[in-house]
Amino acid sequence: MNIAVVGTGYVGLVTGVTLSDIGHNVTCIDIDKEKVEIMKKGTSPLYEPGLSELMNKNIKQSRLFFTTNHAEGFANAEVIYIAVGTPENEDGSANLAYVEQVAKDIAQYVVQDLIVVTKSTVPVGTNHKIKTIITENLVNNIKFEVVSNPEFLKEGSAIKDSFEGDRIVIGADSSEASAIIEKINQPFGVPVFRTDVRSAEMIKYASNAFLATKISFINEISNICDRVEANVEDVAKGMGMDKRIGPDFLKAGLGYGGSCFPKDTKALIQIAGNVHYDFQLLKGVVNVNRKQQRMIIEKLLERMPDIKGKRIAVLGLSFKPNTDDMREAASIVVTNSLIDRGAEVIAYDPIAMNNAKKILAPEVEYSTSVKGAINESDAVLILTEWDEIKDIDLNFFSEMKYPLVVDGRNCFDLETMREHHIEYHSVGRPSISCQFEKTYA
Ligand SMILES: NC(=O)c1ccc[n+]([C@@H]2O[C@H](COP(=O)([O-])OP(=O)(O)OC[C@H]3O[C@@H](n4cnc5c(N)ncnc54)[C@H](O)[C@@H]3O)[C@@H](O)[C@H]2O)c1
Ligand SMILES: O=c1ccn([C@@H]2O[C@H](COP(=O)(O)OP(=O)(O)O[C@H]3O[C@H](CO)[C@@H](O)[C@H](O)[C@H]3O)[C@@H](O)[C@H]2O)c(=O)[nH]1
Repeated sequence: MNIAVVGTGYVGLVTGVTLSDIGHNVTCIDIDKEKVEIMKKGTSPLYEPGLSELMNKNIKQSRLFFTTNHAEGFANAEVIYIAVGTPENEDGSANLAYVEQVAKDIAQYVVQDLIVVTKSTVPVGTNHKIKTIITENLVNNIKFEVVSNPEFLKEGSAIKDSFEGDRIVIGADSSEASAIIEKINQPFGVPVFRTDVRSAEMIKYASNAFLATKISFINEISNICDRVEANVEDVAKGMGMDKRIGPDFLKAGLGYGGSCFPKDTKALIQIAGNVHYDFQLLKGVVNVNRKQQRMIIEKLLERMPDIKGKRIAVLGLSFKPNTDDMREAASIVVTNSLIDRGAEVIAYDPIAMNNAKKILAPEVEYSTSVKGAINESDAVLILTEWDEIKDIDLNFFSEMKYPLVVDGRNCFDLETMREHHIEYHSVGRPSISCQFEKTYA
């Protein structure tokens, strides 16, 4: 099939690269000239394990192309995927400006019958709106169908998720269009679930909201564990052994960040509100998450009530490991709060520091190594569970004047920290107290 993919963020680029890898001819279109130039050379503009290799392979085999020109990209397209952003409006609703612009671009430039597939996460009813926009603006006399095909990939494991996903959801009003999209995806070997357009749109929001609910739930349990001296990791393990609950997404920590859960939970609250339904449970999930990101500061202040002038090392800045994405990362809230309280912040991340520099407060200093960040710091905060941080030489902590580590991601074994004489506070697990009996005030 000849396919065009509009938008080359995570979703568009991974969609384009993987569709070309299973044998389709794919042209990826983006309005960002600089990005397109980089991609033409086979370089991924985002950090994603395995993506550059797969890009290069398919560029070399002349199955994958990049352009800024919609007319050129659409010239032979039998299917066009929409994969542009749907960011958050100020009121939490999804901003559909980019999607609507692509619908207008399609109406203007398509020259043959085709299927339009929406990969972007869009509120229920948007695909019908896309159909209306294209119909009202069509320049050439062609026939088209619109199909919803929400994306479920996770950043950091996007390629694996494409080839080993749990399901591909295809929502269509036309069974013919649905069958064509199923056939396109067949080589992935992932189970396909076919439904109507509105249900497919809802499946995406409901899935993200449910996963976010699991995370906020276990975070609430972890806060209770802290107070009753239970261990949330064992609690999650014991819960997850029940097949009805399942072990995934029960990792307590600093709450969820990233480009999807924060905006999609708020958008679903808006979608419900638009039909006069008060989604109380999801509002609770969002509020719990907001509080959870600040929990690490509270734990630090319990041991070090005055952090003014103190040097605090912050390890891990991206919203989760294996990505350089800083969108809605806990590090934004945490470093701002440290700086507001007059602390000096020395930060380290294996991959995300360039992106962090564009987003975090200018007062944040950066170290080129974990050791450099810890060196001479008064306390260490851990915000992202990168392997490099989990594998740290614990003597780096022991060598601090008073080794105080507050870990928002439970990176270390309690017994090992005790053996190394490190004062260690983590999430929903008993604290390892300080051998020096020191108060840091
Ligand atoms: N990031 C994820 O992990 C993920 C996973 C599943 C679903 N989603 C959803 O997929 C959508 C895309 O997310 P993302 O993070 O990949 O997006 P992004 O915002 O990172 O990138 C969007 C890209 O689209 C380009 N663009 C905007 N308007 C354009 C136009 N008219 N023509 C061509 N290009 C245009 C931008 O230049 C940008 O490169 C969102 O709706 C998101 O909610 C994202
Ligand atoms: O048990 C867990 C699992 C995740 N998280 C946090 O939740 C956030 C999101 O993590 P993850 O879901 O792995 O990353 P995303 O790349 O944002 O992927 C989510 O959002 C995408 C965009 O919609 C969906 O496609 C994916 O299915 C969905 O998992 C991160 O801050 C994680 O630290 C936890 O705190 N505990």
